[in-house]
Amino acid sequence: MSYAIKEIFYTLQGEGLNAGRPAVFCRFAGCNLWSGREEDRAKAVCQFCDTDFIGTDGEGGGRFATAEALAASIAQAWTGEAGNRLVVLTGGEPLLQVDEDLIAALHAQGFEIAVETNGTVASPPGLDWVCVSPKADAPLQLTAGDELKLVYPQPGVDPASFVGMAFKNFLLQPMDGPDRAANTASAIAYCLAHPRWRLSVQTHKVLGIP
Ligand SMILES: C[S@@+](CC[C@H](N)C(=O)[O-])C[C@H]1O[C@@H](n2cnc3c(N)ncnc32)[C@H](O)[C@@H]1O
Ligand SMILES: Nc1nc2[nH]cc(C(=O)O)c2c(=O)[nH]1
Ligand code: SF4
Ligand SMILES: [Mg+2]
Repeated sequence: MSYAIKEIFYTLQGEGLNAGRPAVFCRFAGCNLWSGREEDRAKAVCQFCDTDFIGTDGEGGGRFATAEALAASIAQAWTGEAGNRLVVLTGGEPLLQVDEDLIAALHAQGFEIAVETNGTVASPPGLDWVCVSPKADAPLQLTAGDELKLVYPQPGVDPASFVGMAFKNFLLQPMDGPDRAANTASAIAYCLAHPRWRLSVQTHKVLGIP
């Protein structure tokens, strides 16, 4: 298996339960719910994406022929001291490419492995933290994990429809875009009324870090 990677960078996890934790982000190219081209956005299954995941031209991006080569590049991006290494596999949709070879190679480099996924693709065994972010009109294959992080609001999606699933944590993340302020107010109100849910702020956008 080879891997197409948009970019690799070291920053703080901005979202979810692990917000604030240093991590190398590995952004996989490509997604099954949108081509990534603006002209296709209106007809995509997922229309609110905030990310450029096309191609392999970003910082540290490229095509990696082996799991070991990709894991070595991810390890090289870790500029902190030894220990507590975390990699966040994101995209695009990482589970189109992540396999057991890559998981083994990253563990051999001393990383805990987190994944950000839309939940429509089965996951290989061995991931240490699974964050599923469901999209309206995209049926879930993954109905268990460490956190369910629902972008809110999404037309036709009721958060209550997920609380029977086997996730350890349930978070609402305000949809960024022209209505971010109103969406944040709605998400706060929903959490206050339904305390099973907590708020996930995209802190990296506030902090001005990648
Ligand atoms: C770019 S996605 C990549 C991983 C995977 N494809 C997914 O959707 O979970 C990373 C995270 O950003 C979230 N996200 C994307 N666009 C967003 C937006 N406009 N506002 C808030 N969160 C957004 C996704 O729901 C997901 O939790
Ligand atoms: N700092 C930071 N945290 C993040 N958490 C999830 C991200 C993503 O794009 O998947 C992301 C990102 O792009 N940057
Ligand atoms: S599923 Fe994730 S990467 Fe794909 S378009 Fe939606 S938010 Fe973006
Ligand atoms: Mg992002």
